[in-house]
Amino acid sequence: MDAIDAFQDHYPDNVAHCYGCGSQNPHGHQIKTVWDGDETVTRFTPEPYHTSVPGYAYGGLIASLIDCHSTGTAAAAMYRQAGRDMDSLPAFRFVTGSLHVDFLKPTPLAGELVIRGRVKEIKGRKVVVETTVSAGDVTTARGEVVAVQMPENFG
Ligand SMILES: CCCCCCCCCCCCCC(=O)SCCNC(=O)CCNC(=O)[C@H](O)C(C)(C)COP(=O)(O)OP(=O)(O)OC[C@H]1O[C@@H](n2cnc3c(N)ncnc32)[C@H](O)[C@@H]1OP(=O)(O)O
Repeated sequence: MDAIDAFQDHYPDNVAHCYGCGSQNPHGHQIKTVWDGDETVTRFTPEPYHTSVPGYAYGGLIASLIDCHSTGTAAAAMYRQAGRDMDSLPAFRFVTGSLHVDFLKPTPLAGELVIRGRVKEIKGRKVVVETTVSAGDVTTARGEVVAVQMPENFG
């Protein structure tokens, strides 16, 4: 695949170890998210070991894709609203305050999933993101994430 300039490529190395989105985690999903107009999109192809019921994807995988797609979307939306480049300082880094997932249909383990996000609200340090997961033309899951700007004293 050609190199893409994904949101996650702008996370500094010291916060790039997240299992879902960190480029520095060799065991993780290493998702890559980009703008598509006012929406954001991540493309991810599950592996056979992501199985729940044979032939279908594990719900925890779906939830983690929605989670990290949405926190990345939150960060990118804040930079876009401020008219700032994603490498500029001070950094907007988001963690998950709340993750809600509705599993609408079984998600097949056969090919690429398309994860799409839309910003529902930006208020102060909080961004609410609605995200869907689709296999072909079937939407198999829908999520809502409340992403909150990471406090200085996180932990
Ligand atoms: C993995 C970590 C590395 C980080 C790297 C970063 C870059 C990579 C990204 C990787 C990330 C990958 C993803 C991961 O895996 S991130 C890992 C999983 N998440 C966490 O560990 C987060 C743990 N929680 C906290 O640190 C705090 O509770 C946070 C920071 C979330 C909020 O505590 P804080 O004291 O700072 O916030 P506030 O009270 O001033 O509230 C502010 C606003 O937010 C609203 N709100 C708050 N909580 C909730 C909730 N549960 N539901 C609904 N809304 C909530 C609140 O109502 C208010 O809105 P409003 O009332 O004004 O409208």
